[in-house]
Amino acid sequence: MAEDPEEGMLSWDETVFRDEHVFEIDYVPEVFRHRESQLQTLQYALRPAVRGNRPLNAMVRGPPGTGKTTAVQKLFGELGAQTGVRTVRVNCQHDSTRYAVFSRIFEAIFDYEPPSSGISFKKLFNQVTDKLVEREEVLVVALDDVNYLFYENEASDTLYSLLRAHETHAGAKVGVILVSSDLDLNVIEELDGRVQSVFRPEEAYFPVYDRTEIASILGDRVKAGFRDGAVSTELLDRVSEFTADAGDLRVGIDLLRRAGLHAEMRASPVVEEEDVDAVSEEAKHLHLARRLDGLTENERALMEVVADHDGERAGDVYEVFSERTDLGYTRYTEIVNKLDQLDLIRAEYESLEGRGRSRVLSLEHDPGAVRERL
Ligand SMILES: Nc1ncnc2c1ncn2[C@@H]1O[C@H](COP(=O)(O)OP(=O)(O)OP(=O)(O)O)[C@@H](O)[C@H]1O
Repeated sequence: MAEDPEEGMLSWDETVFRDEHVFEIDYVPEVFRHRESQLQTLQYALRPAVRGNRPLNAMVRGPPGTGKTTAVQKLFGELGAQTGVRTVRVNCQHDSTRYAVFSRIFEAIFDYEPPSSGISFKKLFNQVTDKLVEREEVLVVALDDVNYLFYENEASDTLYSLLRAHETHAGAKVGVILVSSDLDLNVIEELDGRVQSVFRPEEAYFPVYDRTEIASILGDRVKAGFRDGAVSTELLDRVSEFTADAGDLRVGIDLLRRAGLHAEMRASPVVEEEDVDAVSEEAKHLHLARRLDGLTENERALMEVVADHDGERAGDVYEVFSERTDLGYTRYTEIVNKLDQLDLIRAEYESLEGRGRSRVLSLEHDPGAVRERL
């Protein structure tokens, strides 16, 4: 008897997923394992807010994909349910100036954006703080990816305004949680003395998950996201190993989703090793893609120029860059430093024959992989 070629295949409305949303970036997992001590530290810092007092400030550090944002989202979810506490999480990769941070806070408090005609920072600040005092609300602000405020030289001013709000507005109660994934950045040391003197945070460190922890977390995700039997234990082990090598849980979650989509494309009701292999290259470059995504037009332009002039002197690269953007050398150097801090490029002094010492710019990633994602 001839085999039915369609047997075991998926029709259009069939899927390997039970709930694909489980693999999206904005999904907050129901079960949040292996972070008990970190959550405790943060709860301790925030507890005074529930009683209507100013909370302690906190500092959350750890490599990418270790659950820092999720911890804040979980706690804010609980705190936000309490009357009298206003929580705001600002993604500093997108809002990387003091003005932008306060615009987000304004929006959270008033439920609409500040006037687009633009008002002065002072007005914005006064409206926010007046409202807090009037409503007797405690404000807790999480500056997520705060490293971006440092790259833009905005960190000290932003923190100064937040931490000293009560000096200009008696009764204002503001607490701050800083979240940084740049372990090379010494946050406290980089702040101005005037901010350091008022910023003594509780610290919570988020280390990378080991392989067993990764397997248990991804196991939860598979259960919630895939249909029964679509992902075998062996396949999950393989994905966990790959994720542990990358050190970032996000890579594993992304890999599961892509592999699921790939299985569907083959019309297979089961995700197989070949699906994982086919998509692992893309998942590996997840970090790179995320970092490139957050760059401004000029920063992208410089990435393109460095990709074309990999390993050349900073002065020579500037010649090409300035033709494309009209930016001056000072701004150029600032962008070079930011891309260097983001580990997108390396800017190192080298002795060049007959030319003394000079900075040389090279890409941290494969130029082809960079160009594809710009
Ligand atoms: N313990 C955990 N249990 C379940 N899911 C987790 C856990 N930790 C992290 N995740 C998931 O891993 C992904 C990355 O987590 P998260 O965004 O919280 O990391 P992060 O440390 O803030 O990363 P980054 O520094 O890059 O912003 C998210 O999809 C999150 O849901």
